[in-house]
Amino acid sequence: MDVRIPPDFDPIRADELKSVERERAQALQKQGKWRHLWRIAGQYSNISIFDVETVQELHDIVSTLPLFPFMDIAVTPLCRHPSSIREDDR
Ligand SMILES: O=C(O)C[C@H]1C=CC(=O)O1
Repeated sequence: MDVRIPPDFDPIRADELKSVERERAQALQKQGKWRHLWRIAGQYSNISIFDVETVQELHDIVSTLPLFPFMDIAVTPLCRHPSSIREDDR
């Protein structure tokens, strides 16, 4: 996810959106839906791993994120690697 807030966007509104985004991201992590959230060093971008049942569920999650209107999102489907030793990877 690359976040692209326009430079002329109201900074107070941007901070509000970031705050609500953080609450949502942390709630989804606690639910186990947002398994990993990593900052890409030097960029306002992240690499995330979601654990969802369907593509529709993923779409519903990301498209309702508060910062969604300002994000470019690329999705790469992943499945379990046969050599993985992590039993909870699926
Ligand atoms: O900061 C970001 O990468 C965008 C977004 C994803 C989680 C969150 O709290 O904000």
